[in-house]
Amino acid sequence: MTVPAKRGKFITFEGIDGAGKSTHIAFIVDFLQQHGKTVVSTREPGGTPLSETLRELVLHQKMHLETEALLVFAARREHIAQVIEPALERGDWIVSDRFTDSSFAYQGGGRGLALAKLEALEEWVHPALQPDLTLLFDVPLEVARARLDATRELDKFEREQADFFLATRQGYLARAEKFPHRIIIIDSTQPIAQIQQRLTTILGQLLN
Ligand SMILES: Nc1ncnc2c1ncn2[C@@H]1O[C@H](COP(=O)(O)OP(=O)(O)O)[C@@H](O)[C@H]1O
Ligand SMILES: Cc1cn([C@H]2C[C@H](O)[C@@H](COP(=O)(O)OP(=O)(O)O)O2)c(=O)[nH]c1=O
Repeated sequence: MTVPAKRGKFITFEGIDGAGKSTHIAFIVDFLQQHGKTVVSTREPGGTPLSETLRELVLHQKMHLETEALLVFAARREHIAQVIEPALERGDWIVSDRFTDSSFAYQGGGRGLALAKLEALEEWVHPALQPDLTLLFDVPLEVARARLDATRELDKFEREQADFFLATRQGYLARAEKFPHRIIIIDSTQPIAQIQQRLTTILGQLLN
């Protein structure tokens, strides 16, 4: 008889655009692999062919706010079924660049969609699944903007105005206040090396 694998852990990265989360993902994946974990690195919206197609629509087309919310959750439903749940059941660890906290921050905080609607979608799409750990990379808006302008071509969200991102950041901080047991706020104005040192301490605790 085969013994079922110990369920893997689910880690999510969050923050406003330009906060610095992508910078740390490869580092974390590498750290976990060095500690013997099989890691699946993925992202939202996206992570499956269908969800990546939905991502293209969400990031580049204008649409009604509720359509946007429904599409990110549709992409998520597919992602959970095809990638996240199977990996966790195999005992693999998932590192996801964004998850449902992004919907609360962007569609809820930034765009102003009623949180009750997002809660209903969350309850529908993943009633029993939450990340084991969420790293929220937090920076003042000006810092994020300066970092973004220095790097890349901007998508639909990244071209939003300051008040959108102020509300998005507030949306994240409200989520962190509500779920302090899983969301850790990382001060992303610190130097990268210092942040990585903190990340290894936090991840070390999850490994034990
Ligand atoms: N702690 C930091 N200090 C200085 N620059 C940073 C820091 N973190 C990230 N950056 C830089 O900011 C830019 C945006 O970072 P990125 O990780 O792509 O942000 P995000 O994925 O959150 O949008 C990159 O050029 C990156 O090198
Ligand atoms: C997962 C998710 C993302 N988003 C937005 C936030 C980001 O601006 C965008 C995804 O971009 P992002 O993950 O920041 O990718 P990149 O670093 O390549 O720009 O999608 C939502 O609005 N709602 C969601 O539920």
